[in-house]
Amino acid sequence: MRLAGAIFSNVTKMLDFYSQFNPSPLSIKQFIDFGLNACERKSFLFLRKELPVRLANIMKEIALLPENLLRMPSVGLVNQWYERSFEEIIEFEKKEPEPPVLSQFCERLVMIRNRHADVVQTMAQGVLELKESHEVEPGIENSIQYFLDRFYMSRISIRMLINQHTLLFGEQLGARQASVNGMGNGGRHIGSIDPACDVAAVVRDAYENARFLCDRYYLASPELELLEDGAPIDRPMPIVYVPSHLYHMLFELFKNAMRAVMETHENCPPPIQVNLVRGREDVSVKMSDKGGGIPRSVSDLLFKYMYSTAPQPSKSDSHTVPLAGYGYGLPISRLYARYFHGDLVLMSCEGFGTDAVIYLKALSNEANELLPIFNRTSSKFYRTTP
Ligand SMILES: O=C(O)CCCOc1c(F)cc(-c2c(C(=O)NCc3ccc(C(=O)O)cc3)noc2-c2cc(Cl)c(O)cc2O)cc1F
Repeated sequence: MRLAGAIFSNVTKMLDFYSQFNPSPLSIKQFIDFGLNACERKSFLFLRKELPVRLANIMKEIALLPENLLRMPSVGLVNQWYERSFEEIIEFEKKEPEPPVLSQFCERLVMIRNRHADVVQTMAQGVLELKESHEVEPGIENSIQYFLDRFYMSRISIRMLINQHTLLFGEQLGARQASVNGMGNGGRHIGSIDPACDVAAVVRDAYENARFLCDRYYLASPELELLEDGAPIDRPMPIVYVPSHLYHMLFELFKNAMRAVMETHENCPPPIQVNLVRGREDVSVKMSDKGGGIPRSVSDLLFKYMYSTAPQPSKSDSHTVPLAGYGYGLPISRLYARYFHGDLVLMSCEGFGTDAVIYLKALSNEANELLPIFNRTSSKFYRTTP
């Protein structure tokens, strides 16, 4: 057999092997407990199996995609990135967990993370190519929605594992001692997790950044009213969470709320209210605006990848780009909320305004990763969707 053929069949065999295993979900508590006395060797031994398992599971689903989506050039490109990254990680399968191999592994993870940086936009481009090819069969929208939710959730989980390992053991300036003696970031982050993440501070941060864009585009912006249990907040609200995930969700919701408010109020825009509530099970972050709201038929569409895939507004003059513009911001923000068993829900009252609620798990041992698992059921979904 020619070398290329041999390599191909070997990768296929390895894909079949690793896709037999189910991904192993970790809880935020497990990430924290491991990170408090982190051992690079144990992390390496776990990841050199778990990363190929998670990659293989989602690659099997990519292979099941409707033919005409799989044929799109951008989807082919993403597939190549996944195949390449899968091959690069299984090279470590038989290597001894000694220092030179450990640092090579870390470098390899950084390369893989960089290779996959534009996967979201590239897949969106693939959906656009499909829409423009006019080969969208009925029912394909459901398959695409089902697949992309699982595909982007898988990607969030793989990047979480890579970030934890490279932040705890990577060679970034000061990273090593930062994780050992708790220096950097006020001495408490465990990789990308902050055991005392102040929700109020992240809300203010996301608000200020969205407000900057709003002021630049509308020359005005709504005020923020930040409450806890309905009363003005006067203390932090610490939770164990990944600040960058929480920020991503809040920034997206603030952009949408500001756009609705500014589009319906020439002057004196009503404030956006954010109410934080810590229950026994849930921490709830409710963002309420008086931006006129949307009909139920439209609010469902906002989470649809096919609906929100449209040619990007010209980025020529950034001042002309609308505040929110057909990104995948909302569906991906909901995936970040669901990733650790939370949720993001929209409740709009057409003619008045919109409430958006981010639910987070109050207890870190209940904040388990929610991982897509490739199995007969999911594969059936692709064949029999009406
Ligand atoms: O950039 C992205 O990825 C997201 C792009 C998304 O862009 C949107 C956007 F920012 C805001 C709105 C919007 C409107 C609106 O626009 N109301 C006016 C209209 C009334 C009727 C109809 C209709 O019948 O079709 C349409 C709009 N009202 O409330 C919201 C609203 C939406 C969300 Cl998700 C939120 O968290 C807060 C909100 O206040 C709609 C968007 F679509």
